[in-house]
This record gives sequence, C-alpha cells and structure tokens, in this order.
Amino acid sequence: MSFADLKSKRQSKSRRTYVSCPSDAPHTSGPLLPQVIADPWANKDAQLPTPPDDNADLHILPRGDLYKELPSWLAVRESTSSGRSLWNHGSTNIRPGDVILSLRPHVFTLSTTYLDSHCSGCAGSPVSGLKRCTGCRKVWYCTSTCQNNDWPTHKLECTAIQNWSAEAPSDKVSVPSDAVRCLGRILWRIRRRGVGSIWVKEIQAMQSNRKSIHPSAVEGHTHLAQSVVRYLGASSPTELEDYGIMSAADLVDLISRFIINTVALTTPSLTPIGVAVSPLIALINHSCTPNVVVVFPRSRKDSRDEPVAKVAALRNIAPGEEILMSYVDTTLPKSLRQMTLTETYNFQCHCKACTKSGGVDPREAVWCPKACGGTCPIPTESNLAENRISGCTNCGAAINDPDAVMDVVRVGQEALHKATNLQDNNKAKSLTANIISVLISAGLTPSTHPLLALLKLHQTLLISSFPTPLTQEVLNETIRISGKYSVGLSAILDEGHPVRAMSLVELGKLLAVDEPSPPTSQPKNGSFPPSGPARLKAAYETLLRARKELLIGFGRQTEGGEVGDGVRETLVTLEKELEVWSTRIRNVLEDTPS
Ligand SMILES: C[S@@+](CC[C@H](N)C(=O)[O-])C[C@H]1O[C@@H](n2cnc3c(N)ncnc32)[C@H](O)[C@@H]1O
Repeated sequence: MSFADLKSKRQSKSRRTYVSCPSDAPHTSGPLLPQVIADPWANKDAQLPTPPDDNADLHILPRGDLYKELPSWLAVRESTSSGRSLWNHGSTNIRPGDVILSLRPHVFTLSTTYLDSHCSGCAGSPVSGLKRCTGCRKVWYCTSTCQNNDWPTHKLECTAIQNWSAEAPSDKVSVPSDAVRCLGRILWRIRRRGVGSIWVKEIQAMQSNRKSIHPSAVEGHTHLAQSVVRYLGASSPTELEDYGIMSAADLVDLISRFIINTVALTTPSLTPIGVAVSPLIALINHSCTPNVVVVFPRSRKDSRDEPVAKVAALRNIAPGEEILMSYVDTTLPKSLRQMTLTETYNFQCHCKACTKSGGVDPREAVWCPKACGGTCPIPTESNLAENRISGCTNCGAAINDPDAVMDVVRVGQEALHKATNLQDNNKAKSLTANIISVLISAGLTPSTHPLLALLKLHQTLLISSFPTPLTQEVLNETIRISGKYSVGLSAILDEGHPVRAMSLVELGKLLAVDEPSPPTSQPKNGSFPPSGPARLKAAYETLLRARKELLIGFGRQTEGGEVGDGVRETLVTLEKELEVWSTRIRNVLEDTPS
C-alpha cells in the first residue's frame, strides 16, 4: 500500500466553536413558535421513567406539522432548565451503531478553504472533474446535476459573491466567511419558500439565545449581522422584510439561532469542511459523555441525497432515556469545555464528566512518580494554594514538583496554540516534536491535554510532509506517534466513538505501508512498531478493530461509509500478503532439513 492516501489537508485554521454544533435559554412560546396540534404519534403505553428533579417540569411536546422525519419512537420534550430535547420514546433499547436519524441538512456551506476541492452541491470531493461556476468563479460542482439542483439558491448567491468580491480590499477576503454564506442561503430560502412554510417554521423554531448572549460574543454577532446585511445587498436589517426580518432584533435572533444550532459538516474521515443546519439535529441537548454522534459517512445507499447527516448511537439508550450529543471536543479538560459551553451556548454542563469528584480525569493526569502504573491528577493553582495536592490513586505517592508539572502544561498549551497557527509546516513539526518529548518526560499520560492534541497535530504534520522516497525512520516515528495518540484517545472516548475509530484506521493504514528499508534482524521483542510479517499482522488486527468501531460510530447500516469501504479493501490486500508470507515460511520450513 502507498502512503499517498494517508496525506490529508491540515485542518482549516479558521475553525471556530460555532461550527461544532448546534443553543440556551429555555424555549419560550412566542410568534416564532410553530402552531402545535394534537400529538399523533405519542405512544401512550411506553413506560417512561420519572424525570430527574431538576427537570421536574419535563413534558412531551406535541410535534404538530413539524419534524416529519422524526421517527415515532423519538419524542420531543421540554423543560425550563434545558429547553426542548430528544428522548427515546420507544419500548426497546437503541443499540450502539443504530442510526436514529439520517437526513440531508436544511442548509449547508463549505468553508472557503474547501470551495475548490469539494462540490457545493453534494459536499463530495471527486479525485478530478470538479467544474467551476463560470459566474462567481468561486464555487465548484462535481456534476451538472449537482449544479442544477443548487441553482435556485446559487443564482442569488452567485451575484452576491461577485458583488462582495468586487468590493473586497484584498484577494484573501474576496469570499465571505462560511457563516455569512450559510446565513445568506438560509435567508434566500426563507424568501423563496415563504414564512408560512414548514421548512421556515422549523428553522424559526430553533432556539435563540438573543436575550442572553455572552458579553464575549456580542462583537462577533454584531459583525456577522453587518456582513450579512451587506452580502444581501442591503444597507440595514429593516430592508430585509422579504426575508421575514422586520428589525435588527430579528436578525440578531436568526444569527443566535445559527450559532447555537449549527453542526460541523465533516468529510467521511471527520475533517471539518463547513457548516450545516438541521432543525431536527438541533433538538438534541448536550452532554460531555454523549450517547450519540453526528457524522457524514457518505454511504453508497445515500449517494443521491448527499451530504447526509447520520446520528449514530454510541451506547445502549434505554426507553425513556434522553438522546445527548456533545457540542464540544470531549477530549478537552472540563475548564475548557465549560468555557465554550458558557460563552457560545449559555449554559453550565452538569453531566457525569463535569460533576464527577474524586478519581483522576484521564484528560489531566501524570504517571505515578514511583512508576507503580497508577496516575495522579495534574495539580491546579487552587490545589496548591490550599495545599490539597492529591497523590497517586494506586499507591498514594505524591508528585515531586507540582509547580514544575503546572509550568510544563502551560508551556505545552502555548506551544500547541503556536504550532496550530504556524504557516511553516517544518517549523510547526519541530516545535511539536520538541514539546511532545518535554511533556512525556514530565510524566503526562498520552490522554492528557495538551499532549493528546499535540500528538494528533504532530501526526498530521508528519504525514503531510512525508519525504520522497519515504524513509523507514520517518515512517516508524509516525507510527509511534499515531500509536500513542490512539492509546490516549482510548482512555477518554467510548469504544466506537468515530474519532477513536478514525485513529485506529490511521494507525492500521500506516502499519500497512510497505516498509522502505526493513531491518535485517527483527526489532527487539515487544518493540513498536514491529517489522515484516509481525507488522502486517499488527496492521491487520488494528484495521479489524477499526472496522468494528467504525460500525458503531458511523452507523451499522452505513458499514462505516467511505472510510469503511477503504478499510475493507486494505484488509483484503493484507490477508493476501499475510497468506504469501505464511506460504513462504511454510516452503522454507519444508525445504529445511530437520
Ligand atoms: C442546539 S440547542 C438544543 C435544543 C434546545 N434545548 C431547544 O430547545 O431547541 C442548544 C441549547 O440548548 C440548551 N442546552 C443544551 N444542552 C443543555 C444542557 N445539557 N443543559 C442545559 N441546557 C442545555 C442550551 O440553551 C443550548 O444553548
């Protein structure tokens, strides 16, 4: 196997939190809410457990004419503490790998960086054959069908992009941001479909946090509102009546809805390439220990409707249990998760991971100083001030120099920030390599922040700059980093989480790359990575595990989507190669005199 397909673009640097998901403030009734009629699908016989105390007011909402795609065994409930939410209303468990929702988002847009490499009609990335819109010259399509399907919206977008581009002070800002373009698409569709349509009602029923926008987000909202007005060729929000916007407050409402209800549009291998809005997915509340994930696996069965979002179950979800996804990166420590949740989504999370006391959070841990195999929590300033430094959970040994550990974590975070923003890949690569070895020598476990994030970044940098020809040394180093990253993720994420599954795919594929110059003697027993047939066997076993996890995180019915297809092909190749090796070994044994 060659390594060409391992190379992936470095993730867009313009990633902002609002793309990670879908909003705050209890859902209140008002003119924007849908008209509700009697609940035609309520299963009166379902045994629903008593809601927890803080949700004592939790009640089932009738769906009315909205959310036609919602299966009857899912219920929308509402509470004063967390607004509307989605629940398993059936009488059986939802199992890991079950796809509970499969839908094309109401609207999606590609990030500017991906406009020329992905189709704006289906979000696919054909190896060749993308054709540019001859009007705006910014948007590309893979087929005329995709272009024709997108034309009713793009004809308006096309002119808006051209006008924007003509006024842009530099080439770098000649295309509006994905947020502005996505809001433009929403507003053109509102105008075309009419404010009374179900589509528009579903968009308008999404939660808005306009009345409680966090102070740190006000400037961003204002800037976005001004850009949207300009993009639509208007000079003030009051000129947007045709789009259902009667005042500046209505526009801020729409922007707030957009920010808190948007999910990241990702490739089948989880690279974020844009933003997507689906009012059904937006009904799902947050937990840092989610029981579902949203993925875009691109399965052959859905090819006509792509991009299709799948909401896949990660665990058993019992009847009467809430469906919960994560709006933030759950590998981050609690303080960083809570910061995003407060600033962007206006709530404090009280999930198990956020309220757990005692024990060691694998995201913030150092190995026991006595190397007993246990771990100690990373000390914090307040622990230190109150003289409350916890020791190893196994043997009780105390960290030798808590200040030094805290310093090293701080330095690691600064280095991560710097390396993520460096334009020069080689500089970024040597920075990540150096800081990783400092953090490892300070005893941080691979699941600890920022070591885990640095391992991922370093792996991406190594792969994107593989030398030609590839050397054994670089390949082995990349495999070791990938292995550490995968081990780190396994300490935090459930089996079957798509991020964990993808890390196994990447590790397995690296192990399957032909060794440029295999050592003449086998590496020492137990050293990693092995060589020759042992390496092929490790690749095969890693990809088998990856496949099992893909069938959960990307949905059993999709068979892992595009990534699953690739893994199956590699497994077949590896089986053949392993067979050749064992035949050779058998022949040698038979030819050798006893
Ligand atoms: C995408 S919306 C989720 C659906 C929303 N509850 C509704 O009524 O439309 C995100 C918003 O829901 C609320 N929310 C989500 N998860 C929550 C949680 N775990 N605790 C409290 N509020 C939550 C927050 O107000 C958040 O900004």
